[in-house]
Amino acid sequence: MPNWLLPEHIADVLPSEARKIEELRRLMLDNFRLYGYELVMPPLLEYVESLMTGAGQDTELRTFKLVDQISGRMLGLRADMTTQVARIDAHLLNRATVTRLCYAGSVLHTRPSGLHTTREPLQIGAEIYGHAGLEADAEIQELALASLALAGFTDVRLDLSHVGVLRAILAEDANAAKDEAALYLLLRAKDVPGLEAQTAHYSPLVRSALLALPNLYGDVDVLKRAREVLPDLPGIAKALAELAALAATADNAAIGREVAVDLADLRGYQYESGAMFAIYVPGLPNAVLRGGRYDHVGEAFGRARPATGFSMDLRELARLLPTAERKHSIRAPWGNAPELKDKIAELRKTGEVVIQSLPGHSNEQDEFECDRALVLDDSGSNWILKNLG
Ligand SMILES: N[C@@H](Cc1c[nH]c[nH+]1)C(=O)O
Repeated sequence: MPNWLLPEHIADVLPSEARKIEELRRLMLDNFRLYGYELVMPPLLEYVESLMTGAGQDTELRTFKLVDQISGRMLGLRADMTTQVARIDAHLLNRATVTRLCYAGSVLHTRPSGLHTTREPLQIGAEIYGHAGLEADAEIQELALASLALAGFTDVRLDLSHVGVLRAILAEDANAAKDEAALYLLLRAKDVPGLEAQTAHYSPLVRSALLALPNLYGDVDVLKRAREVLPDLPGIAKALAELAALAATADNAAIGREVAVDLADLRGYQYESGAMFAIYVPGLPNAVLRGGRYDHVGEAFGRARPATGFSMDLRELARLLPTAERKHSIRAPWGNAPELKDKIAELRKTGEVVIQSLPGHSNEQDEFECDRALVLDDSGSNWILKNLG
């Protein structure tokens, strides 16, 4: 086996793709800043216990582990930056008021989440800490949609869900509560036969509610149907009311945005505590962006803070965008003459790409198309631009 082979689901990013990803990253971080989100950069590597704090079983399974040669302790490579940012809010910033934070960086997954998915997503996201009301969730959803729109994705579907529904159902039956992890998996796979088998010994009320969840998806009218078929529990009523309010805020038919509800969509890292959402774009079965409320993660770090946010993978997003057009650029000869150097510097200052041909080479570039050349005029003393036909 050649020793330069990369592991499965790990890849180099080549010039034009890398450029697309980087442009998206800048666009989005600049936009987050316009909403007042401050950039943080958590480390790639932490003690494994700290990475697992407040996170669910999914995170545990997804985290690569290695031994620290300095402390002898187990380290983990981050699989999700959200809990790291929650730690920063809870401990390092220690602010009593609202804090808005954003981030962008590579995360690593032990296994890919889909057939063609990378194990090294470039995660970008934004989080609000310190506000328990739905206004924060609405702002996060608006920012998520605006970020995708900026990247060129306007034809999107926003799916809403709420962990409060499942939690309220499970609280009615101790046996069901014990099986929470297994139920999560069955629900997110919409595995009805599996659910039927799993719920056979639960109380009839809990069993019928759990079996109803996989069918509760569709447009916003699902909320009405959910009120009819789910048990009349305060936790469920509260969750459905929150979803109705968020759906009303997000609904904007004028820009072609579709809002849907899927009460069994509980994918994620299992730290969510309230309303959750996922955004889908045409041509991709998996959500391109996920988010939601996770009020208990800060608590696990010793400081309870309401929290809500979203994140997405820039590599996946960039893959969906058309290849960027090649940038027009200028070819210049090699040389140290001050007039040539000055002319090149002057052009670069105006944003032009100027590529000096090294002696004996022609340029082969993926990203740049040299449509002009810097040449000496007839007098032999002035550098001028000549169009290349
Ligand atoms: N980090 C979560 C999404 C999220 C961000 N903030 C809250 N939830 C994910 O990747 O699924």
